[in-house]
Formats: sequence, structure tokens, C-alpha cells
Amino acid sequence: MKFFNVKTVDETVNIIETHFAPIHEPVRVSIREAVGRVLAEDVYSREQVPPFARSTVDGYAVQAKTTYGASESMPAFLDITGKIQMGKRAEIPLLEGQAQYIPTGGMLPEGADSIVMIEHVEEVGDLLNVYRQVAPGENVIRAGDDVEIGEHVLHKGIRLRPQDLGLLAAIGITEVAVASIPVVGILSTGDEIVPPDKTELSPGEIRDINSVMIGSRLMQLGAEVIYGGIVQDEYEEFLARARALFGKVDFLLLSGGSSVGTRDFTVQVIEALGEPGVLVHGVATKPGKPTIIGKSQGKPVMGLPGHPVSALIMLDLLGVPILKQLQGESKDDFDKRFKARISRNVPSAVGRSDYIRVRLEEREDGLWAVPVFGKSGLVTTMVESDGIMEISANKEGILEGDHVKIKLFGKEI
Ligand SMILES: Nc1nc2c(c(=O)[nH]1)N[C@H]1C(S)=C(S)[C@@H](COP(=O)(O)OP(=O)(O)OC[C@H]3O[C@@H](n4cnc5c(N)ncnc54)[C@H](O)[C@@H]3O)O[C@H]1N2
Ligand code: MOO
Repeated sequence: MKFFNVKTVDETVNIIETHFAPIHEPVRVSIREAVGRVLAEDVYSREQVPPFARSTVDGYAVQAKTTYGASESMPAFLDITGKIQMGKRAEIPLLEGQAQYIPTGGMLPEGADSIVMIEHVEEVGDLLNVYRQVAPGENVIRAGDDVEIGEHVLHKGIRLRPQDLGLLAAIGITEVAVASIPVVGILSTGDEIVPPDKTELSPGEIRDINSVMIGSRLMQLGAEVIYGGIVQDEYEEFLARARALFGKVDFLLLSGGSSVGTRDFTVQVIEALGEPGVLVHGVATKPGKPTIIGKSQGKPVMGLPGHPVSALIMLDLLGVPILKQLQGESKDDFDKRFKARISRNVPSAVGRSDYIRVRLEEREDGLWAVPVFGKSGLVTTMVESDGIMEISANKEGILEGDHVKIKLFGKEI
């Protein structure tokens, strides 16, 4: 009898982390094209940012002590000795009792330690009436406040965000090493599966939901996708098509045929692609139990269950860690899912992790997660959901009002 030797999600993720690593050398790209890519080097700054002390407001550069006690009824009087030009060196040093006009972002003159905002002064010829006192450092960004020389600004393994690239621009680094874009292949199996563009379905036929869903999710995560089409449940043909696609990709995903039925050939195909073959067949989850993780010729192969809900959830749960490993992406230091309260009791079986589709509702007393129940063959249950929540393997269920952690769909990694 065929049976699954089921692993937990954590055990499977451990296996993924020990078996997979970047396949290709990093590539260097412009910071203008690096968003969403995984940084493949540590970045240190050779410069201070900003390189000089700057004003954060339009006003007058002063020495704070010369404004102490200044008020509407008792202004301080300072001599205006200059006007700082934007983008130019502040040429004239500032002495006690003096003020110089300075624009937002202008360079502080030597001797000045703060800026009085323009709203709090009045120019009377060469004299400045100051109606509000300022403290040293007020309205000033000092040299190096943002970045110091030698600072370790970005860590290898992060996925570059717009703000990370802005920081690189600030320190004059315009090219960085990033992980090469993983190329992922998708092959759908099933005698009943036909392409989505088939207008008239014959009895028993079903349109291929999984290819486009899996491909779209992987594209969202920055992968390049090659659609391998649909293959019948016939071992020789399946193997030939899988082998041809496998040669072109870094990661092969096979949809359907992952279970233990007589026409489920995915395991055999993965074994035939090369050593070591299947690493995991069966994960202690619902849905998604018949998931397969394999490795051949150093590359990952994943067999996703045919039911669309299971396929997408397992892709997120285990396919994404594979994609991360292929790019050398670091793991989050902490769980970034957010919490909501569950709107009703949800039973679960001990010994497996349950992933419940949920719709989020904002109520007066906070965020609530409303379960969207339905068989894992119903794709609309995913369309109606905002994300999934986990009931961990050691729990018999959760009670209405319990705080649960939600992972949103459609989120980048
Ligand atoms: N005796 C057992 N039978 C099944 C078990 C089990 O443990 N013992 N597990 C069930 C679970 S759970 C799932 S999930 C499915 C997974 O089966 P397969 O991965 O072998 O997938 P198929 O049999 O090929 O298809 C299942 C289902 O999904 C539909 N499907 C397949 N591919 C697509 C696609 N690309 N687009 C849309 N729909 C697709 C297919 O028509 C079937 O209805 O096994 C259970 N059986
Ligand atoms: O677990 Mo299957 O993956 O229920 O649909």
C-alpha cells in the first residue's frame, strides 16, 4: 500500500534550508533596476550623510545662547551678516550676536548651532528681531546624522526596498550585487486539464487554474516564469516534458498528480529527473498534505497538490522558502504576520497545521478575521479571502475572540 511519510512544516522548511542555496553567481545591477532584488553583498558607507550640517527649515542661523529668553514682548536683537546660498559653501563664519539667512537644506556657517524659523523673526534693516528662543541643535541635521563613514548600512540577503535604494543613492553607490533572477518552470498535469482559452469544455474537462495562479504568485515574488503547458497523466510523456523544462529552469513546479492515486506520477518523475530525488512527500497540513519537495541535479522540484486552494497555500508556505534560498535571502528575525481576532470557533485536529482562509473585517473594537470555509477545490474561496491563518499542530482548535496571526495574500515576500 502506498502511504505518505508525513513531515511537519518546520521539518520541511529545515530540509529546504539545508538542501538549497543560490545556483548562480550574483549579478551587478543599477540601483534604478534593483528594487525587489535580493542584495548579495554587505554595503558599507565610505561617506558621511549629510556631509555637512544642514538646516531643516527656512530661517536664520544663530548661536542658540544669543536667543535665550527671547519672546514676543522681549525679542533678542541680532546683526544680519549674510545670506547662505543653497548648494554653496557657507563662506562667512557666524560670530556671537550675529544671524545669517539660511534656506531649508542650506549649509550651516561655522559658529552657528541652530536655526530660528522665519515665522519667529522680523527683519528691520540689518537687524533681526528674534521672538522665540532656540536650543542648540534645533532645526539642524548634523554631518553624519543619517550615515557615518564606515557604517554597515545594508546587510547581505535583504530584499531591496525603495528606501534601501535611496540610501545607496545618498552614499553615491549606483550599482550593487544582487542574486540572479530565479527562472521557474510550471507544468500542469491531468487528463482533465485544458488550457484556460478553451471556450467549449467537453464533459469532464476543467480549465487550468493552477498554472496562471502559481506563475502569477512567483512573478509577484520577482521570479521569471516559463509556462510549460499541460501534460496528460502518462508517465513517459510527463517525464519527457518535465525533463525538457527542467533543463531551462532553476526551480520546477509540477501541479497535480502529487497524491497516491494510480495515475499520480509526480513522485516517479521527480525520482527520474536525478539524485537525490524526493526529499519530502507529505506535509502535516490541511490543506496541502500531498505536497512533494524534491531535488535533482542540485535544483529544487516541487509537486503541488492539484486542488487550487492547496496549490496556492503550499506554494506560499514552502515554495516561497525555496525561492528565498535560491536567492540567498535572509530569514526574517521575527514573525511579521499581524494579529486579528477570530469571529467564530474553528475546530482542528491535533498533529497537523491547519491553514484557514480568512476575510478581514474592521469593526469598532478592532480587526476581525472571518473564516471562509469551503473545499480546497473551490478557487472562489481564495478570491473572497484576504489571507490565511494557521492553527498550529498542537491545538484542537481556536475559540471565537482568540487572537490569531494572519498572513496576507498577495504580499511580496
Ligand atoms: N486516497 C487519497 N486521495 C487523496 C488524498 C489522500 O491523502 N489520499 N489527498 C487528497 C488531497 S488532500 C488532495 S489536495 C488531492 C491532491 O491530488 P493531486 O495532487 O494528485 O492532484 P490531482 O489528483 O491531479 O487533482 C486534484 C484535483 O485538483 C484538480 N486540478 C488539478 N490540477 C488542476 C489545475 N491545474 N487547475 C485546476 N484544477 C486542477 C483536479 O481536477 C482534481 O479535482 O488528492 C486528494 N486525494
Ligand atoms: O489537503 Mo488537499 O490539499 O485537501 O486539498
